[in-house]
Amino acid sequence: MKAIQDLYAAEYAHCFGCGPRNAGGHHLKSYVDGDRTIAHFTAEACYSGGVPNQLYGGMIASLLDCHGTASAAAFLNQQRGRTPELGLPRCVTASLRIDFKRPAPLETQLTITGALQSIDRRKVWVALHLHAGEQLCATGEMLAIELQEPAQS
Ligand SMILES: CCCCCCCCCCCC(=O)SCCNC(=O)CCNC(=O)[C@H](O)C(C)(C)COP(=O)(O)OP(=O)(O)OC[C@H]1O[C@@H](n2cnc3c(N)ncnc32)[C@H](O)[C@@H]1OP(=O)(O)O
Repeated sequence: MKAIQDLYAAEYAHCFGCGPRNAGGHHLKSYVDGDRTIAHFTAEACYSGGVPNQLYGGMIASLLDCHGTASAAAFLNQQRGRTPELGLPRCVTASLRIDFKRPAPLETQLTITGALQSIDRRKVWVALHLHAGEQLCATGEMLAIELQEPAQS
């Protein structure tokens, strides 16, 4: 199965967190998994938050950011009855609230999931969770907005 990010058009594929065309980026891959979305990521030791074996919060935000916008694009497509292979809406983060519940470990596989909360035209609200094994480390609430096509001149 292709990752949602692997279906982004070339001009939208350079995101630092998840763009397949960004050679120096993190290449997060998000997948549709039934009625939710899922991604896995293992952070290298250099992404320390300063406390031993504690992941930097900015990296957690990055993971939720990229997984959330990918999820929003997939959920919009599902609502419209389209398959991703026909193209994805272009969604960006308008707001992202994060609660850091427990330290997320380094060099350990993390699981990020997304669930649709609601859709109102271009606005998509996504609930996000980041786990290390059974441990819930962070939750997020995202409002993603579908970019409008540029006006034709
Ligand atoms: C192929 C896939 C590729 C996808 C490629 C994606 C790559 C991955 C991206 C990773 C995620 C990122 O880091 S993205 C980068 C970080 N995000 C950004 O830079 C976004 C910067 N902001 C913007 O560009 C803009 O504010 C937009 C596009 C989000 C919205 O601007 P707009 O298009 O002019 O729309 P606007 O009229 O302002 O707002 C539309 C509706 O949303 C509401 N709204 C707007 N912002 C907010 C907000 N913060 N909180 C609440 N509500 C808001 C408005 O009230 C309005 O509601 P109503 O009146 O309609 O009810």
